[in-house]
Amino acid sequence: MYLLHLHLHGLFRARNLELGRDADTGGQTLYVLELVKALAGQEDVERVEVVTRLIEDRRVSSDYSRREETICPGAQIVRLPFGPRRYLRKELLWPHLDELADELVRHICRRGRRPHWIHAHYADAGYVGALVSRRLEIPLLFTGHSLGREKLRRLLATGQTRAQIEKTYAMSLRIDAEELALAQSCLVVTSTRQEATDQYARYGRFHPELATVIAPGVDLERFHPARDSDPSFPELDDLLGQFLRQPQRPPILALSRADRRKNIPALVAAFGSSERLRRQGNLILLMGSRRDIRKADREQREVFQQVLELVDYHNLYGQVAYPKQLSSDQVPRLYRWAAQRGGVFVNPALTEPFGLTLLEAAASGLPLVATDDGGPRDILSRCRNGLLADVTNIDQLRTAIERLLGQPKRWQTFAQNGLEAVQHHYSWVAHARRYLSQGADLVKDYSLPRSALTLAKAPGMTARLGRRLLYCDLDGALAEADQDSLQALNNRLHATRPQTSFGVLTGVGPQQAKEQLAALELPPADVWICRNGTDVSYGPDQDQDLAWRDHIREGWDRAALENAMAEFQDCLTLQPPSQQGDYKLSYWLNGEDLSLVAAIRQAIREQGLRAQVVLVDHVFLDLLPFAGGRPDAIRHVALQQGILLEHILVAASQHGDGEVLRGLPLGVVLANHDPSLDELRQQRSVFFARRPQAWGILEGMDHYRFLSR
Ligand SMILES: O=c1ccn([C@@H]2O[C@H](COP(=O)(O)OP(=O)(O)O[C@H]3O[C@H](CO)[C@@H](O)[C@H](O)[C@H]3O)[C@@H](O)[C@H]2O)c(=O)[nH]1
Ligand SMILES: O=P(O)(O)OC[C@H]1O[C@](O)(CO)[C@@H](O)[C@@H]1O
Repeated sequence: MYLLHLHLHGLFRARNLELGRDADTGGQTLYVLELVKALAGQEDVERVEVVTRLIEDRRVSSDYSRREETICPGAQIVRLPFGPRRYLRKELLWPHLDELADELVRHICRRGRRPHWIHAHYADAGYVGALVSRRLEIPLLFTGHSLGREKLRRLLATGQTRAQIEKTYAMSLRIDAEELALAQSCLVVTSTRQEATDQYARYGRFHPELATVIAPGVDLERFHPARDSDPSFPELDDLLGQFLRQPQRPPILALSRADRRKNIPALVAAFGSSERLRRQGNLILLMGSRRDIRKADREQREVFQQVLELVDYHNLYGQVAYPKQLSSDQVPRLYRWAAQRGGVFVNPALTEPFGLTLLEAAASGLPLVATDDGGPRDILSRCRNGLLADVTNIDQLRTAIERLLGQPKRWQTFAQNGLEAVQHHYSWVAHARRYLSQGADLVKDYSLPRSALTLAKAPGMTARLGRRLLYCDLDGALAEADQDSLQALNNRLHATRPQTSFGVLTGVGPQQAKEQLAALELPPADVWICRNGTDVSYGPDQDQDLAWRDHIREGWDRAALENAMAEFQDCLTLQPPSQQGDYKLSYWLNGEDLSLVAAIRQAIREQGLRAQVVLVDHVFLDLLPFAGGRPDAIRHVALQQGILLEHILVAASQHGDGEVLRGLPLGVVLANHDPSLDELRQQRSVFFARRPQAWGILEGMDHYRFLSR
């Protein structure tokens, strides 16, 4: 089997992960690396790839700029470039993900074979995985690791406003991406039942029957109790001794990224307000690795500031340690150091989707107190190695820790339970076996892809297009164009036929498009992408692309969609039959209202209907198949005809055309464009022409030296 995993953010390499270095390099990074190593060790897996982002940035190791890196025999990291090369935090990757989807299709085509499935990890990979899955007809697996709706819920509960959360975390983009990934996935892999029943259940596109619970593992070679009777930890004694007056006291240990969701200040407040804990123990906080707090991300700075303020307020000096960093080798030793001193591990997160650190503590013989929100509920019910607490209640958190510290019998029982549980329930090899058997069933059921992946013509394909392709929309680019510009455009195209082909992108049907083009005295198009992407045909006879029709029809239920739209009849007017299509249900919006569009999307999601909602020119509202939009149609034609996306130039001017300007194709925005397109000025491969309509197209062709590509 050939498996492809998508893990896009943070710093990912084969060895010596920099866990905790920033908010994006943590549990998911470790989970993906351990999963892929375990899969590569399975006999029927010949190749596993982890596709991640190519980073060239002096601020991080050059390891992340290597295009390929072997993890172990059969497992490889493939780094693809998308967006700028410098290291970006995950919230800034959204504008560049369409480019990655195009690069990934190219990577798979170069390999010449589809992976058995793509497994996307987190919302960003879920977005890319969904696009590539439907474009190449490859099954998609999805694991959210941390879900936007959960994070939104808990951050709102702490009093943050939706606007603040949106600004910091691009939360609506993330949640839309998670819904898209869930709509496209045929299997959702979660770590606990609680995730499926409570966390994913908040998503309209989630179907519980598509979820499978496969507990992650923990590397028992790295995480284990102290092996000799009285091990010494000189390096930790030195490191922590500089903070602690009595380093032998039982430590209360927290270990997480310095992220608001991890709620570390609450633990400091609980410790500081407990006369008993302050008398008996020390507080040890490992909050990622840092060099200079002043240069850390804003969120990390806020966390550190709150911690330091609380340490000072409670005057915890001499009994709290917050080392700047620990190497990946020292982390397992820190758990053992804490266990040897009869300590307690605490996970105070506002919500913890799963919690790999709980397994690490259990494997080290360290009892724990964990948040009762999220995966820890399932973990503790299995491991029986600690206590749950409502971490939004400082007294409850404090009491739970007090009940564990200084209770040697209970401590010993929990330590022993944890050690036994991880041996039996949390192994990556067991995970890999169960994962493959679930996946194999899925692939067996998956209807084998119809469109040929190779770049040869699909069956029934008669057209043969040139090596470069210009797409114009009829309305914005040509309809009002003056005769000279149309003549000039026509001459330019004519002079470079047949290498240059001409395509039409329009919302109307093929017949109407043909008439409009003839009225402009332009030659028939070589390719017609009509009805907003749901109808593709070729040449003057408009030979329909039947492979495209077959590709988009899956799951389309026009009647059910019309019923669902009935509740919006006061604000929608059905367009006339001439504007409708087999796979296009079109309305006029009575007055642009984006909250209405969001409500329509929500209604379609809640009724489990498989359609995308596209608003063009502020009033034309189209319901289309998921796979049927213009971006996918453009890529379908390119793939079938063997045209590089960089040899495609798309002219755009209307509201709603942003979707055809994303990714690798070249874009030219005409001077007569809708103001909504101004937000694309920073986007790569989008050129803003100074002249309108056909003159602007000619400008775009010159700007890109299009005819010499
Ligand atoms: O300074 C640090 C901080 C963390 N870690 C390691 O980073 C990982 C953190 O994993 P986890 O505790 O699971 O938290 P997250 O980083 O938030 O991971 C996300 O993804 C994980 C895998 O799906 C889930 O278990 C979590 O709930 C989810 O929040 C663990 O191996 C830690 O040992 C370090 O090595 N050093
Ligand atoms: O807190 P958030 O925004 O949900 O992100 C969780 C982060 O933790 C990680 O585990 C770090 O690897 C990733 O899942 C993600 O970058």
